[in-house]
Amino acid sequence: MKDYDYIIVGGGSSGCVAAWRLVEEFGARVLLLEAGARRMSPLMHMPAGYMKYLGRDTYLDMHHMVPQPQLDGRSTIVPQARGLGGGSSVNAMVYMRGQAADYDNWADMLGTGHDWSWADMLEHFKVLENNDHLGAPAHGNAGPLNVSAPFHRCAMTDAFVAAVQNAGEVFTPDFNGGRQRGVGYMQSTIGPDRRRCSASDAFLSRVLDDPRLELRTQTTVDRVLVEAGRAKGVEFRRNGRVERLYAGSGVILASGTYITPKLLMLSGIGDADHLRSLEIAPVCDLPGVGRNLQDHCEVPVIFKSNGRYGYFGEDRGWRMLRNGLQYLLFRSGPVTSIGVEACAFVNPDDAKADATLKIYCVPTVYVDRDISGVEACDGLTMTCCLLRPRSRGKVTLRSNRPDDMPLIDGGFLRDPHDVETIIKGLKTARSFARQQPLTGLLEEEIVPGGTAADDEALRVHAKRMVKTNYHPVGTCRMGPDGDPSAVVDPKSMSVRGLEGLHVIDCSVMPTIVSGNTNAPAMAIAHKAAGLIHAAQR
Ligand SMILES: Cc1cc2nc3c(=O)[nH]c(=O)nc-3n(C[C@H](O)[C@H](O)[C@H](O)COP(=O)(O)OP(=O)(O)OC[C@H]3O[C@@H](n4cnc5c(N)ncnc54)[C@H](O)[C@@H]3O)c2cc1C
Repeated sequence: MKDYDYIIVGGGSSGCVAAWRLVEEFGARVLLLEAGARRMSPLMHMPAGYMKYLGRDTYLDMHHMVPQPQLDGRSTIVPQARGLGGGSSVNAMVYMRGQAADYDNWADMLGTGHDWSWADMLEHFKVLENNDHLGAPAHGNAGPLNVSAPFHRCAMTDAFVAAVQNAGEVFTPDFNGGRQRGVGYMQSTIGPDRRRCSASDAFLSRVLDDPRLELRTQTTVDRVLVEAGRAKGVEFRRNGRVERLYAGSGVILASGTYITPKLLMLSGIGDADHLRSLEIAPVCDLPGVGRNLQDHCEVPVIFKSNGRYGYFGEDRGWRMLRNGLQYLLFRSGPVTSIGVEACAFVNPDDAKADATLKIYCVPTVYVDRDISGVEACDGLTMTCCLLRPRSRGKVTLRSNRPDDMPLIDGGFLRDPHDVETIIKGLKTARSFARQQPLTGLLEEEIVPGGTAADDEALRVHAKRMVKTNYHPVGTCRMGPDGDPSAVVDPKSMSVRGLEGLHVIDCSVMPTIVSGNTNAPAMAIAHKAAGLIHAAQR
């Protein structure tokens, strides 16, 4: 048997960062187990390439939510990455940290003083980052993670940015300095070589040849092995064989917001009644496991344009060949774009306050897979995304069989306040479309369409079209001592009530941040690796 200090379950955004830090900085011996493949198609390394796979299950597990009564029974798809690098290898590469207040609220909630505050987390963001155009005090320029300004912008994006300013919002040159209000261009995790910079590219690649790291891909962990209140190792499947491996210092779960609670529950850690109902013997009664699911959900307003200003059709026929060739020869053109280059952070209730909504500018027609009847054409989709939804969902087990996907109740728009905020967002997006220069490019609103004039029609539209922005968090949330629904101790990242078992992925967020979740996942993992190492000494 080999000697490992830690077994990390999941080689995604958080798992890659933790493996790198534990091995390189702390000299730990780490086994990293990843369910997906080590390599992905060359297309996935090109910034625009991920779009080809967004609707397929090649690198994504397509979870279907349980039918949502508040959405008239809709069962929307909530994908999760499968493959080395996890979400960072399949995502849209937007680099967005969130608002300072998100993290300061965590510090207040957790009662940890400075720890988990914006000032504290900023140091972790910075040390990971290699920003190509911004520096101190908010950015780092010497870290492994390449972060860049857009290399290519289409005419529709620039028109959106100008129109939103004409509507009264300020231009914001950097959304990552703690305040997001205003309109501007988004940064993304793309390198100077115009290739995706995943957590695997940035971090794991640095220790792949280190003998202290062992990586096993296409290896699916089924449960954590707990003996006398301590996690000793994991049981996993590889090539159809069930095996067990053990680690001296602990097991670290980084398998994402949907699968980390699933693994805990399959291991007997969770709500004891739920576990018993599925004939799983409870090891640790932790009712918070799988609760507190939060996600950024979004609803579109779509306009047809009067010309070719965006990306519709750029991925087909001779245009695709031209764009591909331009990318391969010159590393320029539409393939260097992630397809969504700008956004506006707005607050329809208050012209000055921090944003409550993010409105993305997607310069084409973009709806979820389960929506039919929307004409694909040259156009603009403005998706209104709730930054701090009040609705909560949950993850539970479907059965005690590891092969079964968990039951995901996303709860989108369950809280009436979320519906009302989205309606205000839709009206705000429409007001942007009435501003020059955007209005000069747009022909007609095709979704929901001019007939959806009043709040009730927008409410119906929101329920029909709401989809994930791919940012699930919170199902193993950190919480202070004495909080009965807390799952993870914010001082050591230990699962409460057990020794040697840690969680470090997006599931630990107590509340969702106002930014996209890849950058926070990596910063959390960097901090978590330090806390876990410190707790060992
Ligand atoms: C389509 C899509 C687009 C997105 N776009 C953006 C964006 O533009 N910007 C942004 O900031 N965020 C984006 N996100 C979200 C972001 O990528 C995730 O929040 C982040 O990657 C989550 O990190 P994580 O470590 O918590 O989980 P993940 O990165 O999902 O890692 C979990 C890993 O665990 C592995 N795993 C799961 N089960 C097991 C098991 N049983 N055994 C072993 N391994 C297992 C998975 O294969 C995966 O590699 C997007 C996500 C998706 C899916």
